[in-house]
Amino acid sequence: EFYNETVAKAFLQFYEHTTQVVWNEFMEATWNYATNITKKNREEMLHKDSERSQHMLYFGTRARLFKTSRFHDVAVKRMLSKLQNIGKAALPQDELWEYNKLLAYMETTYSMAQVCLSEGPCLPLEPDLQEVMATSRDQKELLWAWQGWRDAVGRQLRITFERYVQLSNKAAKLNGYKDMGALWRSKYESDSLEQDLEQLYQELQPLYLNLHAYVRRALHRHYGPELIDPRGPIPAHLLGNMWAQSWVNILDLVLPFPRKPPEDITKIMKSQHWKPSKMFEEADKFFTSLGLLSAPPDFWKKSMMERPADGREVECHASAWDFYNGKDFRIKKCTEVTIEDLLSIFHQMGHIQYFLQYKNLSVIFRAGANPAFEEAVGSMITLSASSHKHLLNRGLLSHQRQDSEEEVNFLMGIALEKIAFIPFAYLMDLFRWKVFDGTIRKDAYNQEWWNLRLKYQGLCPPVPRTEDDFDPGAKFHISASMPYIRYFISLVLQFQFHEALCKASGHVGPPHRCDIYNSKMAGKLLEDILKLGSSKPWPEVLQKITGQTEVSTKALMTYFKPLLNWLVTENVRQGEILGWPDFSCTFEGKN
Ligand SMILES: CC(=O)N[C@@H](CC(=O)O)C(=O)NC[C@H](CC1(C(=O)N[C@@H](Cc2ccc(O)cc2)C(=O)O)CCCC1)C(=O)O
Ligand SMILES: [Zn+2]
Repeated sequence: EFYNETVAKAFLQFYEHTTQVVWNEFMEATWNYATNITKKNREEMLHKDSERSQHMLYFGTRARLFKTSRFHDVAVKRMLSKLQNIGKAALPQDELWEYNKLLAYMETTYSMAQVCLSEGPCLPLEPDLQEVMATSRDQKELLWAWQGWRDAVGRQLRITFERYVQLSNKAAKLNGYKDMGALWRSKYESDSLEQDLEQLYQELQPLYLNLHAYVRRALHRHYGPELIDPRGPIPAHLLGNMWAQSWVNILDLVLPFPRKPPEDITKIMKSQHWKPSKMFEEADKFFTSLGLLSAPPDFWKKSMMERPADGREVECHASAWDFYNGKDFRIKKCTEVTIEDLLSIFHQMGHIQYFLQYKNLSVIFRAGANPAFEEAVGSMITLSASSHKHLLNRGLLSHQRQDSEEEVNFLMGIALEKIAFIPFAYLMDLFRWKVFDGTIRKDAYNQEWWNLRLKYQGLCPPVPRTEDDFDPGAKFHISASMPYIRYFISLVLQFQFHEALCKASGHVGPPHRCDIYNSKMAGKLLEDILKLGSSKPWPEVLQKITGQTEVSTKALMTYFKPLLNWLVTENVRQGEILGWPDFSCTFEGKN
């Protein structure tokens, strides 16, 4: 009866029924652990995970038995093929148990790590160490936080990570993939993914090289020639962020027109007594202004919007959760009242909106058209939310007009978030794909990591690194085994979406002045694709929203054109060298 489509449909119905309960209990147990890290909650989570895995194994192996080539219903064929991908559930019981324990160990080590001052308190990453990296202009203090974090996290994970790689690859092979990198890439349903990504990266290189050269000059002015070589890589602890993935916190050092500094929105939020709950309401209002759905009662009742004051150990890295019962959706975030956190809440609420829009689909289709779509929705809304027009309209800015110099300052702020991020978002999985496929051997993890950081980001470690270090592990997504290429693709996609929705909203003029707030037309366009979840191949979904079937950097380049013009002129005027021909990382005179 494995040729019989009716039997297949009954099989899928049975799957649908049993899955919601199993997945809901699994999410509940994982949430309980992430918001209250105790041994008991860890055991409960591991138990629920193995139940979920058994369920996936049962249905995944049976889904393989159906001969779908002659089936008529495309959705049935798509569901059966997705069901066959069971990831780590393919591992033998004992190895799955080991794998889940090491995943929990890596993520918990990251979440609980602190860096202790010689006398007195120990500082966690959020908000304390992030605060130091964002605000300190003393390179010794920056080095203390940068090195301390890597000693506290990366070094602890090195051995575990090696075993994680082995078991990940074994699981991937049991799913029919050559390694875990191949399994991760399969989510994009493309046999030219790596070439396409390299092409996107090449197109964006000129933007990054001009920004890098300009920022290097500004840091050279501030920190002096003994720290900054104007023809060399930039030391990684000076960019305002623990991983140098976003440079927005050093805007004050690099402002093109320093006599026209932007208003301090964080200060304005604090003076207006913003609270975390108000920040979530503000983001929710944006979505309802588009005619989209508001977060349901469970969201407001069950989310964790602040670090708990009762001393509980929690995982502070922000995340959005679907509890697969059509009514329970939450965000976990240790929110601080800052503009950076407000914008990241817009991003998170983008995930919630996707969950809400596809909640009536089969549970197999409750995901983004591809993982980059999930990331691009919230980031696209953030482009409108961070526009001068929107912030002025919401009372977070008071200067009515923005002259052309202030506009360049504004675009620099957005570029320090988005353009600086390009090479980091690209190399994160270039590294892991090479680790999974064996190109990067375990006795060279750290050296190879820094080779990529130099090649793509033009960064150097501020102090010498050895193979006792494991610097990639100091980044959440690597300790949490969360793929990252989705963010690189989302960087390009979010500008394509922004352009399409701005057009639908009737916006005329430069894209950086567009704010789709209140546009029901833009909302309708967005709703129609969110509702599809992962039920259709993503090029079809992309075409529905933008009219194109290809990811294209055109919209991003158009958005930053005024800034690129200014940067090129400025770099030529300064006689800047693009890139880092002096590629060696020097360390003398640092300590
Ligand atoms: C249950 C679960 O895991 N759910 C998933 C969502 C899902 O899969 O449904 C989820 O919530 N993932 C967490 C992650 C959180 C953040 C993040 O990690 N961002 C990246 C990259 C980046 C950088 C700049 C930027 O502007 C936007 C993104 C980083 O900070 O490096 C931190 C705040 C922002 C987004 C996220 O929301 O993507
Ligand atoms: Zn996200």
